[in-house]
Amino acid sequence: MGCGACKAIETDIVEVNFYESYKLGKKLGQGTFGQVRLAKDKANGAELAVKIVDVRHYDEKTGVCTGQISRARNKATRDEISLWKIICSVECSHVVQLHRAFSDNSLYYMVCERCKRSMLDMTVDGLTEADLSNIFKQMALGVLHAHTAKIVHRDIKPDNFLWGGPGHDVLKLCDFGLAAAMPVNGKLQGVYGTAPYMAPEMLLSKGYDYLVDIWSIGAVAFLLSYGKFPYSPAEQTSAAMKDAISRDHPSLCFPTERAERAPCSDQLISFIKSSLCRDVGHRSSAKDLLEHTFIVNKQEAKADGEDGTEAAPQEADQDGSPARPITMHIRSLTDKMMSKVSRPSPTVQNGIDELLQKLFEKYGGEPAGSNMFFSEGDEDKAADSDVSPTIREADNRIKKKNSRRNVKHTTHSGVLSPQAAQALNINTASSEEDQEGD
Ligand SMILES: Nc1ncnc2c1ncn2[C@@H]1O[C@H](COP(=O)(O)OP(=O)(O)OP(=O)(O)O)[C@@H](O)[C@H]1O
Repeated sequence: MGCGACKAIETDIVEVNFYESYKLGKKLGQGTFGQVRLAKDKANGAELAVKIVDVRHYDEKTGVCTGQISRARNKATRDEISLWKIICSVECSHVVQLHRAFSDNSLYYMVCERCKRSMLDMTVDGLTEADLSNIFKQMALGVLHAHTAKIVHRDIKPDNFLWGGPGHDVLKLCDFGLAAAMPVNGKLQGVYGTAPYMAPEMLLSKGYDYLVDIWSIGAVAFLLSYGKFPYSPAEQTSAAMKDAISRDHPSLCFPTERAERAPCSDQLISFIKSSLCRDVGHRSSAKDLLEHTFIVNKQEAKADGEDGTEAAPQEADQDGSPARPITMHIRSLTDKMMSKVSRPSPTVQNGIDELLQKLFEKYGGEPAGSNMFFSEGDEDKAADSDVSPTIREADNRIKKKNSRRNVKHTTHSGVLSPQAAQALNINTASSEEDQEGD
């Protein structure tokens, strides 16, 4: 099963086979039940990305694909597409644009705008407050766009913002897999997302709305500013984190110094406090965040060529060792908090690769054994010669890091090779409950 021609999942999106219109390229990233690959539009050569989600059921114990369709994942994927489509019905440069979607019963294909790096890969050490203000502004713009479409994202975290656009300097919101439409009456229920960024009202089963996304923006702002999560329970597990957020224990406090020992302005502290506000009635909206003095003043100062902020000093630690690069520290914190079920499973990835190869041979018009995955090759190098030294520096860092991690096909972080996943003893079983994404 699973080798039928791709049908349009929404009649107004597309009517033809995915392989008729696109050529599949190298892997850019992977998720729990899917992967993201380069895709080339055969009509005009445009380079895009395609998010492929496997909706087949994998046996929990053996990890073997049973060939059945997981009804829960099938529904969740259809919901993701329809909400993403609603969000993209009005264009916004701070949201990854969905172009078309296909389904062949086993796999869904979401053809979208291609981005370059994830947020943390581009976030270099020694950020000034103007840099932080720029990042938070772009995050708030993406989230405001979703909220204007009456959709709550529910999984705001650094991994779900990608740098894209012609200069790779526009931050774009992606992954609407846990998003929900806000009901006309009443509140949303249920626990979704990733523990360190979850809002207290969600965990306390009080019913919640758009403001859970604002809390999560605050948690990201806290992480980038201070180099730690707002709540840091002794045990760094998802359960301990949820417990600390629910009980406000150990309670939330706002340091006056940023990570790397740079001073933290009152405006920055006020910005973080206005989003990480436990009292929902006093928490800012996305629009309020965009009007906050930390966003407005820092951006105005930057436009005037006097961003008024200092680069964070690279001081030595008390024992004389060099300060630990803050982004490396943040990445290791976020990796630790990734629960086992949300890590990419090698079994699922192999299952998808095998099926893609079969489909390529059947519909791509190529003989068996041909290499289906094109890569950017020199095209990308040429494009990269236009980018700034900071971006090139970030790329080199990512390549180095990936070669250490044995990641062959990506310049994005948060991606584990099958070998790395096995080394970490990752559960390859999959279950219907995986939909929570926590
Ligand atoms: N449009 C894109 N352009 C380039 N790379 C992308 C794009 N979208 C996603 N990626 C890469 O693929 C990875 C997985 O994407 P995404 O988070 O959407 O998948 P997912 O299956 O929903 O993941 P998860 O199961 O972890 O939620 C991202 O972390 C990113 O590195």
